[in-house]
Amino acid sequence: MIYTCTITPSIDYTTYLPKFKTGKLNRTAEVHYYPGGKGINVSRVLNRLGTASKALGFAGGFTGNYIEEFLNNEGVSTDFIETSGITRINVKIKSEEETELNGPGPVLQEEQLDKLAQKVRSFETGDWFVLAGSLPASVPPAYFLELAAICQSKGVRFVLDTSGPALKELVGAKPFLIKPNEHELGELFGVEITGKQQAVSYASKLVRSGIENVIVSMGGEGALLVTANETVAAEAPKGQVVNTVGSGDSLVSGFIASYAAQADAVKAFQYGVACGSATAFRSDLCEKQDAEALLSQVVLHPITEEDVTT
Ligand SMILES: Nc1ncnc2c1ncn2[C@@H]1O[C@H](COP(=O)(O)OP(=O)(O)O)[C@@H](O)[C@H]1O
Ligand SMILES: O=P(O)(O)OC[C@H]1O[C@](O)(COP(=O)(O)O)[C@@H](O)[C@@H]1O
Repeated sequence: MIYTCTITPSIDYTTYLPKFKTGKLNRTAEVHYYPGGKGINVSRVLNRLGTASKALGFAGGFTGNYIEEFLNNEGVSTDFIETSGITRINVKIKSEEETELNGPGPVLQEEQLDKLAQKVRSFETGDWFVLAGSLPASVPPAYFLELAAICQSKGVRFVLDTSGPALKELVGAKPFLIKPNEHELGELFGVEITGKQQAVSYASKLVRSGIENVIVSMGGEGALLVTANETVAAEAPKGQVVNTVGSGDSLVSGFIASYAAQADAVKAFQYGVACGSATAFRSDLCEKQDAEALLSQVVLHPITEEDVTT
């Protein structure tokens, strides 16, 4: 089974308006209330790709109920631990630019964290654990390192898609896959990444440290895959961008769905990039047919060591 885990879910209140003026009253005609948070998006896309998963994490209040109901109606199986606080609402304003306002994560009690650890202990060899999204600073990194260690000891593939200090702490757990975007990769090393060659050289450092697959996503510029055997750049398909929220999560989903079926990292990467772009070209997350229609436009370019050192 593929388990996704969203410690900090959200409802993504997504609104479209031609011009957004800060400090003024803006009236909008189109709003959507999508369940969000990175692990939840991964589960939603996996479901659309025909791959079963179970969404774990913490949810509470009327927003938590909405998220659970929405996911179940879509056919996504959930097993959230209830919080007393209300799950956050993240605001996504789609205008000439994309503006996002993400709320804080939940305050979690020790017994709630124990419940999640208990679920992780019940995983079986061959399962996946996708820990995605922001991790509250109030939960010590040692807790997540322990979850990663449980996965490792059981032969469960650990996928990590987070940012900031949590990413720094958890890369040491040698996940099977991480997918920072170029800013998150730069943040991890305390540098600003300004091009593909630089991104490859930092991603290679992570692979040398023991991470099996490092994907660096670069929005409309595509993405890079670095493994111990291969380094590949993918061009992103061109199209009319509608809403890029969830594109990174869709890339992760496409990779996992394909890798779980064929165990081929390069093919999985290509499929993932197609899913990421298919999501960028629509309001909600991609459907399987959107991604498959774009697959041939995801052109791959192998990168050699010389390309990086010159
Ligand atoms: N403007 C765009 N045009 C085409 N594809 C895009 C665009 N923005 C994102 N994507 C696709 O989604 C993937 C992930 O996007 P990115 O913005 O890098 O992730 P994140 O949302 O995690 O920051 C990219 O690798 C690409 O395939
Ligand atoms: O947990 P964070 O870092 O605040 O991010 C949560 C947000 O990220 C998303 O999961 C989208 O992520 P990506 O655009 O990186 O794929 C939204 O649904 C959600 O509002």
